[in-house]
Amino acid sequence: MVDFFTLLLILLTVLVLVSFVFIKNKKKNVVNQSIPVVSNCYPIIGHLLSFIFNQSKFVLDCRQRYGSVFQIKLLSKRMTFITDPRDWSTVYRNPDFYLPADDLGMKIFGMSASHFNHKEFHDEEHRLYTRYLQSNGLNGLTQKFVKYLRQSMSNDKATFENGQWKYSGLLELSHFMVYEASTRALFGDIKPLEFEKQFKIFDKKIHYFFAFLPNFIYTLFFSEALKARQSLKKIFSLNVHCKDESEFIKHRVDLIQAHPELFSSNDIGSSSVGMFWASLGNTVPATFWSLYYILCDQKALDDIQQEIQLYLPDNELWTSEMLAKCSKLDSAISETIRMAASAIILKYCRNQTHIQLHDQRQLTIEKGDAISLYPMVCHYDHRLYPEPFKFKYDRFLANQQMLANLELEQEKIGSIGFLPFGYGKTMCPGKFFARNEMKICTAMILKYIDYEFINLNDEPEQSRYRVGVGIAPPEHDIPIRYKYKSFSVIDENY
Ligand code: HEM
Repeated sequence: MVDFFTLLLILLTVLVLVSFVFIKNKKKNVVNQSIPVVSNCYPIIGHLLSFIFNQSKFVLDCRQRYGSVFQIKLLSKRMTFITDPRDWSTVYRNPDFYLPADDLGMKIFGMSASHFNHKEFHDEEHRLYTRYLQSNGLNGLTQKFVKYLRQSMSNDKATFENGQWKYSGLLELSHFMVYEASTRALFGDIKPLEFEKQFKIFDKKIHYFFAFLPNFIYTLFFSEALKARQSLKKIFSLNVHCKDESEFIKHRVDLIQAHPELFSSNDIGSSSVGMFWASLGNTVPATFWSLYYILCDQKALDDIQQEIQLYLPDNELWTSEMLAKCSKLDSAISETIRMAASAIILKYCRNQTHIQLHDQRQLTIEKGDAISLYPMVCHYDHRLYPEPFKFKYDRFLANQQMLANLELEQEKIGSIGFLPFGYGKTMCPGKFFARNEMKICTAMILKYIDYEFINLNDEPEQSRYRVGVGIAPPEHDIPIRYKYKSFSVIDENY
């Protein structure tokens, strides 16, 4: 209700204040004959209302009416949707399309812009991603996550009377399991519980920051979120290096500090807040959806129970290899992500460029225009995923082969038909860690927690406002009650 009201206020203000932008940009509004333009475009705001209120419905409707490519207008910006996976590699190969990292970093995390176009820095940062968020680096992080999660659970268990149930929500439980353990695994002894409230306030409004609204809107309507972001920035600026931080964070901060010509002291805190949010903002809701789908599916539960008893021992810190052996759990996680992922894969066009689509159509994208690939459309395409609205935990069991063999109208498209984490150079570097976290939380619940859903008929919907950011949380939490079985705390000296 508050969101709706806030939004109305925003839109009224926007209406008045951006009219001058409209007049200024009138000359630039060249209509591209090759791209169908979505109708019902309002003056000045364009399709902003339909887009913000129910993005996925709007995009799916447009696809049905206009085909796989169509254009909308958001304030003064044109955005072309390219929704057929057969056209995506053409986009990724075209150097004229780039991730608007400047706008994202500045708008969402309050960074200054000086370093975004610095290619050498970004190449070095991507080498760190590969070294520390995959292979050995990933294993260390995964084991720390297991260790800290067990500690959090043990502390939580101590607050229960013997045999007593605790009433909670599935989203709340997912947040509890991921937030502290993940933050400690990455950032070390930074005491995440002391700034949990600020994270929640900022995270709750983050989709407005992704909407790239004019700055005064944030100052006017989102002062609480701005204050929370400022407070997080201060905490991360004062705790640049913490005891027991991960190799990944250590080397990333060192790299930033080695470039004072690119990063102000303000940017060090902001960029850590960026990494902090990136590591949690999608992983918490993703964990919610995996728990929701798996715990509600008796066959999945039985099968996954068997393999976690076999491969995940009680008294060891689970490794990536152990988790990889749980192939049914792995498939259930992929299936959850297929159903829940809704990121807009956004690119800007730096020069006017032409692309040829798989059906031989030629598109001209103008300089400054935005394009979006919207993989969610493809994740729900019944030609790729039969019965797409049904959770089939074993759909990805043959995993790599299944993805490698994806076909659309007898044309092999392979794994580009599954794009929840993006693709190519800008692909999410945390995807392996996120998947491990989701598996660990599921396994911990199945092994050590008794749970009951309070209302078995409660079927959650994805939060409409948050769709487009990555993985949206549910519109409302699902009430549950839980209590612990006995479990051991792992050797503190690890
Ligand atoms: C299920 C959980 C997650 C989802 C769905 C997700 C999704 C995404 C998506 C869609 C992108 C943008 C890709 C593009 O534009 O091509 C992205 C980028 C990114 N993600 Fe994730 N992510 C998740 C978890 C994580 C975790 C756990 C971390 C860190 C440990 C992380 C760190 C990042 C970073 C640093 C980027 C920016 C990459 C760059 O510099 O180009 N993510 N993520």
